[in-house]
Amino acid sequence: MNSQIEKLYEISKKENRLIIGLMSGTSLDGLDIALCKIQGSGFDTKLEIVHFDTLPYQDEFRNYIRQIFAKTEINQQDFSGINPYIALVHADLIKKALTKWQVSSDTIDLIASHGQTVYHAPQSLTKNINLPNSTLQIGDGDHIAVHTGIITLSDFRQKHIAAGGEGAPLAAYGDFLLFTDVVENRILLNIGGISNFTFLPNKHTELKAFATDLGPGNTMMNQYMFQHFGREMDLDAQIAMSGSVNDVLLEHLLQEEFLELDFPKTTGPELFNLQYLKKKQSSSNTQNLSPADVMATLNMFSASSISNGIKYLAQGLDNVVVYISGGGLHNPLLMDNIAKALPTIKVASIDEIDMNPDAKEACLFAILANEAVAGSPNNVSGLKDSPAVCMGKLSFPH
Ligand SMILES: Nc1ncnc2c1ncn2[C@@H]1O[C@H](COP(=O)(O)OP(=O)(O)OP(=O)(O)O)[C@@H](O)[C@H]1O
Ligand SMILES: CC(=O)N[C@H]1[C@@H]2OC[C@@H](O2)[C@@H](O)[C@@H]1O[C@H](C)C(=O)O
Repeated sequence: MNSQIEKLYEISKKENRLIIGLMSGTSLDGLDIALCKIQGSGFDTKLEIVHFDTLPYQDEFRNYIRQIFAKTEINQQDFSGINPYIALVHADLIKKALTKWQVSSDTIDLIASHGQTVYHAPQSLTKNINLPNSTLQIGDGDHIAVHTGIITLSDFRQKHIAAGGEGAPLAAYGDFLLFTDVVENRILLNIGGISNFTFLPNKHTELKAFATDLGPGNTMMNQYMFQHFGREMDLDAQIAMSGSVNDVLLEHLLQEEFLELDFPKTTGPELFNLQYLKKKQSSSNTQNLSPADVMATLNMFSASSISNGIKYLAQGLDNVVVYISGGGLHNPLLMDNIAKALPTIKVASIDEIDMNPDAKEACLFAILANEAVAGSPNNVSGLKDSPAVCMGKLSFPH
């Protein structure tokens, strides 16, 4: 037997696995690296975060990604090179993290690499029925495996699409296994570039768990901050807090077909971007707003699209608690706007149920890898609108 297959077989039989989960999101701040100790599989899964860090990207990295991210026209030669380039940067960051934590790479069982999303194209967005749903994450898994010496699973989203999904959100799988509760009807809201939630009905109802995107999270605010202030984000909402919401622009921003579609649905910065803002400013005749007022309005736009989705889901349900993760949790105005729009629903950080809000997405990919080697599609057959599959492609170091 190939020794790598034998090693994988041994890993699949272990009581505990050490898995590095990686997430590189749309905000391009850095690579989230979660070293997880995972016991069991399915509903018996127990996850402990042994170490977590976000290691920052350099400007060169950000610039390469910006050349291609969510763009319909790109330079193919550069694109071809950026795929292994990302993987090499990620492998280097993993090695740096292991050195910092004083952990030997020999002790790590698997890497679960999300890669960098460069384009998300469900048919609902492209309106092209001749081409299937598609999504593209790059940062080649073979390069990561060879350069770290660790068996790597990557490119998780393709199986989801092959089996009938849109390739996102995948959070449902890990959320379902880790956080389903006996009494609470939980909404696990993640506010990254795009906002999405997983609905986890309590174990006694007939309802089924599912996940969906909601609309913009931080992405439009970040893009506007970069264009008008040369900054990566509106740190602590300082700019948005100095402006006022323009109700006419807000109303126009909220007029979008995607926001009216039934759950589940997925989207990306391919739709929610500065061109979208420009179009809405022009239709609402609000081109002359100050940048601070635009930021206040964008902040409220994200909060409204999130709270509208939650209100729609929560109607008629008791004991609903929203647990928030992702960078949006650190934006005080966004949190305030969401809480004010949901006066009758308990809203808390996911910290309250023992998960680090910044590490959650990276951990969820570690769970997917764990299921791929030691679980079964049956473990996730209770999810609504998500195919019961194990995901991730395998790369051996040699
Ligand atoms: N102190 C802060 N003040 C305001 N916004 C913040 C703060 N800290 C983080 N954010 C926002 O959170 C973003 C990072 O969030 P996160 O890391 O969850 O996104 P991501 O992983 O890139 O996105 P995605 O989930 O879409 O892949 C930042 O770009 C910023 O917009
Ligand atoms: C295509 C893609 O990368 N989608 C991301 C993005 O970031 C948030 C939202 O849009 C979500 O659909 C997804 O990520 C999370 C981890 C998911 O799949 O659940």
